[in-house]
Amino acid sequence: MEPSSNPTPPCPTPWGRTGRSRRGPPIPHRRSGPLLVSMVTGGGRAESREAGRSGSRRPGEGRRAGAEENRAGRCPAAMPSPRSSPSRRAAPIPSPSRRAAPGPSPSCAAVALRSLLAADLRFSRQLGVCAGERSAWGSARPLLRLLEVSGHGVPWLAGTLYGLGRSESPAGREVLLNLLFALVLDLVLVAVVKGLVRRRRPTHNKMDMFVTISVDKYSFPSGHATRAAMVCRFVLHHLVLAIPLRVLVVLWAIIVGISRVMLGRHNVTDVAFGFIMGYMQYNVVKYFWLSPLSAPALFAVWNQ
Ligand SMILES: CC(C)=CCC/C(C)=C/COP(=O)(O)O
Repeated sequence: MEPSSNPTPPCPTPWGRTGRSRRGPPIPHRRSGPLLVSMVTGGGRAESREAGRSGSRRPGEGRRAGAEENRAGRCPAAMPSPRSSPSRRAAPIPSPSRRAAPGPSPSCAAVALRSLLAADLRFSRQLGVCAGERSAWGSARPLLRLLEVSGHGVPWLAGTLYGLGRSESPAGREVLLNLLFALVLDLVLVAVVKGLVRRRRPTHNKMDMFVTISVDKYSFPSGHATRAAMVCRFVLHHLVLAIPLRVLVVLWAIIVGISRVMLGRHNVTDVAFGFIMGYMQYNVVKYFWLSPLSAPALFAVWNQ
């Protein structure tokens, strides 16, 4: 706990304000854990700031936002040096009614993360040009929705199961069985992370997605991005393809990711993290590769 009389000056906030709340008593707040989670989930300052900018801030929110900035703004990097300006040195010790609310002050990393997320929300909104039929690029929406289906779990699972049923070569069956494992693993891991982080989808998203499960109301990470990255690596490793086709596979994965933001389904960070997560998921698949040697029982059943 930080002593409440500590006159540590505020760290400049990402919005160029010092964030010291001038009016009103400090407002009790959650501790830094939930505060960080609310930053990641988009439910904190970044969104209240957007609300303020669009003129929808409710009475009292300004003061609340100021208090939040106050908490977020202080960090050791902003400690006054002995050569600080006289006006800083002469700063009065806050009276009890103007003291900051007690509690741990977020680190500079938290302030940096918060400003990254604020920029993410702003940038993602700008890129959401196909979020609705009446958006700037609304006429391209049907095409992007087609791309959405191409990276969806249902066609990939259905296609893999169909291939497994039809495959007659043991090598083909092995690859397809591992692809099935990879797709299921991806669904489980994405559901776990979405359920833990619970970041809401962008407010401009129209929830008209093809087949979703309950956690798909959350946006972090993008399941399409994880799947696209993982499938891309899988295909490049296990299918013998001509160079133009390999390039096409990589382009498909990248475009699926970008289309998530353009459709307004995701913020940029959801997709960026999704790509990283999908890329790493392939390492897990490689590590636990199912083969007649590592999983003889499974293959014995299959070969009967
Ligand atoms: C129901 C099945 C089998 C998969 C759900 C696939 C899905 C809807 C993922 C969500 O993707 P984003 O997180 O990119 O929106």
